[in-house]
Amino acid sequence: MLKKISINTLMKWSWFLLTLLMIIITINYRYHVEIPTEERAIQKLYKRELNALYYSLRQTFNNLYMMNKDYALWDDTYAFITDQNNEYLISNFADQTFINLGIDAVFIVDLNDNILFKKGWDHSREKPLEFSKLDENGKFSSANLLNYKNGSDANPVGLISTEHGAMIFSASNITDTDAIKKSNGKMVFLQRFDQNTADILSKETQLSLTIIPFSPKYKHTQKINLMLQDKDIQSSDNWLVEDINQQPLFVLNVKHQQKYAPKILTTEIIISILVQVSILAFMYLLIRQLFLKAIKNINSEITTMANTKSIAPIESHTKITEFQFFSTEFNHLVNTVKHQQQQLEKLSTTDSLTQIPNRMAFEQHFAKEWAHLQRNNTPFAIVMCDIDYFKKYNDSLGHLQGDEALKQVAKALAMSSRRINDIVARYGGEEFVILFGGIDFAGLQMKLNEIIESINALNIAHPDSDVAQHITLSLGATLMTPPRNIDEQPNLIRAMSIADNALYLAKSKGRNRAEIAIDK
Ligand SMILES: Nc1nc2c(ncn2[C@@H]2O[C@H](COP(=O)(O)OP(=O)(O)OP(=O)(O)O)[C@@H](O)[C@H]2O)c(=O)[nH]1
Repeated sequence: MLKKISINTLMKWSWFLLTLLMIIITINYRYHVEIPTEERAIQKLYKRELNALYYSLRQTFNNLYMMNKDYALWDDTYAFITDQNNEYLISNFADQTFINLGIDAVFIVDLNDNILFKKGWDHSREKPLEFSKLDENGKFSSANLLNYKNGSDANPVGLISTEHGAMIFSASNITDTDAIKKSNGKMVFLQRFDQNTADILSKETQLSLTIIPFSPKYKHTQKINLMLQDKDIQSSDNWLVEDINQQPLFVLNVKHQQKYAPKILTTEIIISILVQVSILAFMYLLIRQLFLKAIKNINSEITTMANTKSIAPIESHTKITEFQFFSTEFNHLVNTVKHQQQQLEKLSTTDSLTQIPNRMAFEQHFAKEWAHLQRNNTPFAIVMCDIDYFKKYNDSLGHLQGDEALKQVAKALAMSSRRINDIVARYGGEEFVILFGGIDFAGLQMKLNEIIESINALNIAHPDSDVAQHITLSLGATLMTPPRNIDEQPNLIRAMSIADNALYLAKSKGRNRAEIAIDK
């Protein structure tokens, strides 16, 4: 069972849960949809960059290979192996040749691996460079490279380790220009592969490439394999580069320019969440303003009605149609109840036979008038009226005729009080009571005479009266002035009792007359 809960609390919870839900959905969408898409795009870009590196590297190797092959497939070179003509060397391997070709060393080797010519060039110092490690007493030390694939025609190209660092190595079979004759030696070109080479490759590929010397800690680094990328490529990767004999040479650090680490909370996501939270907050405030305020106002009006025990139409306005409908229907109900209340009040304070106020209405009126009379210290009179020998009238003419007579007398008495604060009421049976406010003794006498005359003037035949042949009235009045002490309560019983005594006196003096008793 739910505890009691206010709409406001319910709305606050709804707002909180909606906000939470919206944040969860946004972050989930980012995590499961956006980030994987971005990651796929960046992987594609990385792969493209690595492919570019592969082609640039191939191009670098290929350039050396092409130059090397060009020199190896040449009649002059072929002839040099047999005649070792010095002129061939002077004209083809001067210092300038190394500078022009961008190579660092040349070896010419015969079929027995004897070095017929070797020359290295230090480009930075601009002087010859020794390659003693490759020369083992006149024989090419890495002979296995020259007999690559068991002396086939293959021209090995790759990287080797030298005392001057890693170098690209290309060894081509020497033969005639038309490549018809059998090879009689090998032409070897070497070209440094150092940070400068990496920098040139960097420019071509947009990658940042750094050569790191090999050390045992890189033993388990992946071997460079730029074409087969099925693993996730990191924004910075280390590749182990091996020489042509599959010995570790150096580590190539490849950094992709676009560093990308997808974040869950980007500025856009934060802005989007803030916008959504603001929209929800706005909706909450709007509903609160329209809906909750309307409920609160109606609730407060109904509570006031319950506390004051009086119903009234709902006055607060609302823009919500259902509440408007509720207010309209409620107000209809209030009007009906009020009308019924008025009817009831009228019924309870009106004498059903004569349609003039009854005794209760007289007592309520007197209580209200008392304050007014007391405030102004105004004298007032209470007059008791009694139809003479009415029992006999009923007995001789019947009850219905008696009712008719009562109605006529009531009407005539009602005419006697013309002031708004005066009241004529049926006190019970054939007795009536009148309150005259602001009246003096002479005025009262005049009023009483007028009443007697007006009843006589009705000339309602009374066959059994001892006073006259028509209906007559006996009147007993008292003239009073309210006490000055405003705290003193009205004493209607006392006033009535004095008036009643006066009435008794009037009757005893022969009826159809009035007597006034002054309250001392
Ligand atoms: N027709 C009719 N008669 C009523 C009504 N109320 C009271 N009466 C009658 O009024 C009569 C009053 O009688 P009494 O109290 O003896 O007074 P009375 O006959 O007028 O005698 P006095 O007052 O001494 O002159 C009774 O017979 C009541 O039945 C009424 O509403 N209709």
